Amino acid sequence: MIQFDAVHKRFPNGTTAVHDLTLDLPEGGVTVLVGSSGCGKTTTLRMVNRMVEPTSGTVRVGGKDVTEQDAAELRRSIGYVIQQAGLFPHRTVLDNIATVPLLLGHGRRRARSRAAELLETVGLSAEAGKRYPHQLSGGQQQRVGVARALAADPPVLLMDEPFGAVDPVVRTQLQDELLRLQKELSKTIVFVTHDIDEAVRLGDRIAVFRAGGHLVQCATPTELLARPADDFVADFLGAERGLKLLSLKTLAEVPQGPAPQGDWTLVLDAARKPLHWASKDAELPVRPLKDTDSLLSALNESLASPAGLIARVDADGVLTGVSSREDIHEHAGRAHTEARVAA
Ligand SMILES: Nc1ncnc2c1ncn2[C@@H]1O[C@H](COP(=O)(O)OP(=O)(O)OP(=O)(O)O)[C@@H](O)[C@H]1O
Repeated sequence: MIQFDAVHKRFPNGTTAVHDLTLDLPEGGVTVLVGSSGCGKTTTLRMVNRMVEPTSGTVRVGGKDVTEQDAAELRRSIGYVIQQAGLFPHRTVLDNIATVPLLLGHGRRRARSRAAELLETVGLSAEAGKRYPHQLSGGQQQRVGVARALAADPPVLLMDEPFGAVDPVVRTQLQDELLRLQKELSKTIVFVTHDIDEAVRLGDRIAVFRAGGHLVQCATPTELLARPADDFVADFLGAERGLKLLSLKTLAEVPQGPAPQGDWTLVLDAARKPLHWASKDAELPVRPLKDTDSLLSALNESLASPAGLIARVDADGVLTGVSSREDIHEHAGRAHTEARVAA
């Protein structure tokens, strides 16, 4: 869908921002560009919508060389979300979102009704649409930024550190929203971030850059974590790369059975939902897990659990069985080996 073919970008001051980049971004996937500050992520992104022109090489969107298309038209067909949302301060939220449909020649009524729909899509109330950007929180402004980028229903979405300026809790919410939206919309998304955890969470593929605009590795999150191409990538992924890999695997295949007799008993309510762990003289909280929870959560919970057991529940929160710390460990080890030897 988006192809970089031997793309080089050197700015007039002599800085090489992107060095001989050849990269193919598949349709309908999220590709995350990561790397330390100044390694050329934003420049790469901006060459897609011609905010920056390559010095040499070709960037194609949908098979067409972007330099052969009218820049303004191209930009209207590519959603763009930036860190500070980039909203127009003197227009209401609804009018901000309606901007692109209006530019595309949709009538005012249609543009505003589309904007109202999108407001709901990104989880904001109709009331928020009447406010001005400064009357919203940072997280809400980012949602508006996403809604505005989606307004023309572009097949491609460029997102440059869109959630960089919000606190970790809101950031996680916004990431969840994006994953939910992406399930419905299947856009081709290029997402820039500094944050490797965000990359692992959101990316179908992750492209790691190093200083001087060199692409070092582009792979699925599992491949990257299990088989980093070199020490630079391994260092970038951090010492906890093994645990991060477990965040991508689910608990589903870990065996479960009835709780064994021991010093600690799992206490259930009348509907067989876990309440807490109890021993002769103490009570400790339980955090039940579903099949869709990650092996990392399971490992965490098994360490916190007094009996070394995790409580497994179905979608309604009803107990289905327990799993032991040993079984979770074994599966975690196996997940690692499989990911590392996979072709
Ligand atoms: N207009 C410009 N003129 C000259 N140099 C530039 C220009 N824009 C970017 N650069 C330089 O090009 C290099 C790559 O910049 P870019 O913004 O693409 O990096 P980045 O990886 O997105 O960084 P960050 O994570 O800090 O946003 C940097 O050294 C930067 O200083």
